[in-house]
Amino acid sequence: MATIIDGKAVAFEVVASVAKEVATLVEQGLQRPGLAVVLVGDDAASQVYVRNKIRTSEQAGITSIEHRLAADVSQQTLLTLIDELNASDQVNGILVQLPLPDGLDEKLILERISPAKDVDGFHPMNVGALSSGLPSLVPCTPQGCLIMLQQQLGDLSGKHAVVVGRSNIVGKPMAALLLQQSCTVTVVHSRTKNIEQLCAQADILVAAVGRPEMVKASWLKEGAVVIDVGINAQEVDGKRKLVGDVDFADCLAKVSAITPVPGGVGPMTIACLMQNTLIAAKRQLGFSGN
Ligand SMILES: Nc1nc2c(c(=O)[nH]1)N[C@@H](CN(C=O)c1ccc(C(=O)N[C@@H](CCC(=O)O)C(=O)O)cc1)CN2
Repeated sequence: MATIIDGKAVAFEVVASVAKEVATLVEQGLQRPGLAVVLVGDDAASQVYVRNKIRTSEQAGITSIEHRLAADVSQQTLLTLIDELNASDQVNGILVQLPLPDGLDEKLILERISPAKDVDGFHPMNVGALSSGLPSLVPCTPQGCLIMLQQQLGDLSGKHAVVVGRSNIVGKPMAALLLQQSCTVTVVHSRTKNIEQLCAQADILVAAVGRPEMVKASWLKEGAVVIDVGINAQEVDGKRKLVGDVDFADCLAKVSAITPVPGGVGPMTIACLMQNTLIAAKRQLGFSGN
């Protein structure tokens, strides 16, 4: 019988452990960690994610500072806000919710965030540090996937992991993290010729392509552990339904463990944002290590 990995429950544990450490910092008279959340425009899904980030910050004891800007805000106004947040003693972590509206240069904006406060781990300095195995702030979604994989499998060394997708936010950092854990890593993408045969070699399969139910049972090795990062909204009988990049019903009988959508990777993304905010705050306070 396959295990359905309960991302909500794991996320709850992660947030509880962050909350405990934050409480200890505050008891010691140190400043409560602060997270600045910047939302530009009115994308409906982004509004939900930002609301959840602010609610989870409260649960973790982290002060959140929300900045909502109109979709037609100028690039300069947004860059000036980031400069102010970089300079603020009250702010330990900064995130700019993606995607940004058309007309804003995402690369330029993400590069303006101080690497020390880049709790999304998207700044090139953090990307470089991760791929070199140096201390860094690690992107939240792949970090969440790694925590669930380690809980499920323990030591990942020697496992063959196939990452489906090569985005900067998930695919590439996921591959770097798995390599750090001594996995044999294959990254497949839209131009890969024999995706199904490569996936069939995977002990671990992480799907992050944004294509509804693309991965089928016939692609999988018996007993694989499958992490589904996809969140694709569909309309079924007039109701909004979320499906992943993995055909969950088809794959369930073949896998040893699998994450559901919703309730798998999504909650872990937000929990790891709390973890990163705590790590950033502690480093700014002069603590060494994590
Ligand atoms: N600055 C960032 N922007 C974006 C990131 C990111 O990590 N940093 N990731 C995604 C969106 N995202 C977080 O921002 C995110 C997506 C989904 C979930 C989640 O909990 N999903 C639920 C379902 C929620 C629903 O009903 O829609 C689930 O899977 O159970 C959390 C965070 C892109 N942008």
